[in-house]
Amino acid sequence: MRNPKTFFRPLAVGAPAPVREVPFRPSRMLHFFDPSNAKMVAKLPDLASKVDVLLGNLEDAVQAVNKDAARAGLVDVARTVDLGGTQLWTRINSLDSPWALDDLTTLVTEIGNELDVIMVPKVEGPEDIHYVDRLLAQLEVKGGVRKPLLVHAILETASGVAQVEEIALASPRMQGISLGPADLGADRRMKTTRAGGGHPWYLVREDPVDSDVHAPRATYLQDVYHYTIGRMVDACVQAGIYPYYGPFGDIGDVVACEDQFRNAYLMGCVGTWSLHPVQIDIARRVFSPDVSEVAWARRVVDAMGDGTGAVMIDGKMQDDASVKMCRVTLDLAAELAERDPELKELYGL
Ligand SMILES: CC(C)(COP(=O)(O)OP(=O)(O)OC[C@H]1O[C@@H](n2cnc3c(N)ncnc32)[C@H](O)[C@@H]1OP(=O)(O)O)[C@@H](O)C(=O)NCCC(=O)NCCSC(=O)C[C@](C)(O)C(=O)O
Ligand SMILES: [Mg+2]
Repeated sequence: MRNPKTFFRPLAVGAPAPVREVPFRPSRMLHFFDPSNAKMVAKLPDLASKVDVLLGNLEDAVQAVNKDAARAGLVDVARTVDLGGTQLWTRINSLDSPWALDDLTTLVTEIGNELDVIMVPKVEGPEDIHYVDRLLAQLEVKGGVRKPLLVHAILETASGVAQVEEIALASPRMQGISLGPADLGADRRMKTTRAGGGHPWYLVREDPVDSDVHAPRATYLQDVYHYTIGRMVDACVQAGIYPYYGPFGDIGDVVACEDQFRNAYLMGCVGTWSLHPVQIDIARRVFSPDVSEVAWARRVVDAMGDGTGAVMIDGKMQDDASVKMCRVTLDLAAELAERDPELKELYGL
């Protein structure tokens, strides 16, 4: 564990000073694209105006023969495509792969000033973040990078989940953590073949009437990743960084995708991944506070004056804690309205 007294010291002479607070920037959807796929790249100028983050994916879903092309393609995108104010992130290959070192070396030295966040997959523990942390500092010096690159971990190993709190606190570069349900499922030997979402067999059943266990009975679906998401949210919040859902692989099931995203939003996640253009609007809708919630939150805050005491509004008790909850919604609405003029108008800001 790093000494708290030197935690914010750059890890290489001449590297930019690490941030003391990770700024909140709207990142409702991290939109994945394969930089070696010309069709996807051609859509980026248009997508840039619709998403908060474009993420050039170099890892899984990019064929092994295309790894070099994807890396070179991302350099090209960063240099030539006008993304406006949209953030550019990348997901590098896993640290045990033959490509990770070249990914980091090339990206940081060539486009380190254009990249915002580097997502590291299959993080096993804080030691993986420490390795990336030092290497990034060295590469930032070499590449003349002016602002420190931030790091985002994917929670997709049992070891990573068991050490999620240490991962979240491993470096001032830590920006956030996403759930990686497919690799996590495989690593844990869970018996599901779905990339994210629920499972129809993971359920509880109501008690039988008159001991007739074979009569039809209501069943209630549970979420196989609920525990992991809850733990990830707490780990992130205690570290001052941001939790995200992850992929929803059933692209055609836009309804279940919306449910899954909303559960994550309600549990505290600030965004999710979009793997296909059809998921972009779902993420925007879900991770932007509902207009009626914003109006209600404003009513409560207005009625509570200095924020202390208790009042009754529409039969519901409000006190100091409810004001805090309402402020979470109002603060998020204000932060998103800065980026999204449509929301600004809807929220009346
Ligand atoms: C699923 C796929 C193959 C369907 O791709 P498709 O071409 O078959 O679909 P389509 O419906 O026919 O596509 C319609 C149009 O949209 C385009 N398109 C389609 N997707 C995108 C995109 N993302 N960005 C920009 N454009 C896109 C596509 O090129 C096409 O363009 P066209 O109309 O001109 O022909 C495709 O959407 C895709 O490759 N998406 C990204 C997949 C990906 O990145 N997966 C990795 C993240 S999940 C993960 O890694 C797991 C995790 C966390 O690690 C763990 O749980 O362990
Ligand atoms: Mg994975």
